[in-house]
Amino acid sequence: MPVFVIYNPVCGDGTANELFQEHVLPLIEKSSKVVDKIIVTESQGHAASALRESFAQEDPITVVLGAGDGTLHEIINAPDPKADVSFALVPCGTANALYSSIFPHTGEVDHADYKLKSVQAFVNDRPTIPLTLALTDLDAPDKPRRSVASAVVTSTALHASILHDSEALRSSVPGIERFKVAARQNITRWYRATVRLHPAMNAGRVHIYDPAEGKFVPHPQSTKDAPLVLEGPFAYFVSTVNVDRLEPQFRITPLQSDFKPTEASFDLVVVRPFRDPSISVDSEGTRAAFAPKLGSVLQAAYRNGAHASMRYANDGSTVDEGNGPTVVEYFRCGGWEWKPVSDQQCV
Ligand SMILES: Nc1ncnc2c1ncn2[C@@H]1O[C@H](COP(=O)(O)OP(=O)(O)OP(=O)(O)O)[C@@H](O)[C@H]1O
Repeated sequence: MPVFVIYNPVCGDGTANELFQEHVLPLIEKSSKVVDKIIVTESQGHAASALRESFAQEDPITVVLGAGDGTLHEIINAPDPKADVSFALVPCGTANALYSSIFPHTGEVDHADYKLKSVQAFVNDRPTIPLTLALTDLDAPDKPRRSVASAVVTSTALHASILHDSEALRSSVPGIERFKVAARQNITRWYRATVRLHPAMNAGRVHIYDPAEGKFVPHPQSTKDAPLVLEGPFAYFVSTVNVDRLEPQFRITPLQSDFKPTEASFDLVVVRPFRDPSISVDSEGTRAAFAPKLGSVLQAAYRNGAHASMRYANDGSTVDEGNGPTVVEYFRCGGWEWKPVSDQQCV
């Protein structure tokens, strides 16, 4: 099977070249595997365009990929649905969500030993793990309709704003700190939309995590015949496939690994401010009052995904126990539709 080595020399802390020369390539050379081509990416989109030539071949290929989730995303969206690609991942990006979900680690993640786990598995012919791909149709006014495949995350609301704004901070705020800066810039925004959730194929109904039971249960309003409708405003809306975390310690969808899905489905984490018993109107004041509560949800995700069980007390404060409404609605579903109110994505 042809083997391509691709790495992005500028992603993460910019050390991919050193890591490949000193560790990755020597490890492959010592094995029975033969590298057919080495591609050092020169610009955005280069990894996908370089591989597209090889997609013309019918053979399956292996890509040893030294990059982050962004370059992986570009390759997955290189247009050839027949392509049969296996990856050996080397986590060189900033967040490395997929790698750190497959190889969770609470200690130092900058060690070469830790970064070589997937390549070790490849050279030792260990079995591959199939990935679930989420397909999103984007249909915005005045823009051509398009489809995007994702192997990690699809989001709207705060998380999408963080990804958008953190790109501009890439050079000024290195590392995962830039996601925190972008979060602070956007945390008082709410988003108006109507959401429809569809069940996974075999589940029949949309499921929701019940912290009292400690498991997913069918959502009481979900039926086999109609989607489950959620009205906004929304503060947070993140769905993942394959991953239980978006950074090494940020376990935003912890049930992806605690209760592994048995079929292709999304884990969806939603925060709707009107579930807070102390909030009933959308105003500048209530958004400011809600921001620290959303902040505490994100902090709890760093505490091994503790946000999945957070609840409101009667006064609207957030607590780890009790029987008030859950702060987060944690769904497992087969698909979702996000329809912005009045064609405005953000309010
Ligand atoms: N030589 C290059 N110069 C500039 N940008 C590049 C180059 N090579 C690749 N890129 C682009 O860099 C972007 C970010 O890359 P990547 O996802 O690998 O790392 P990251 O964003 O640091 O990590 P993560 O996605 O894990 O947060 C991608 O859009 C990719 O196309």
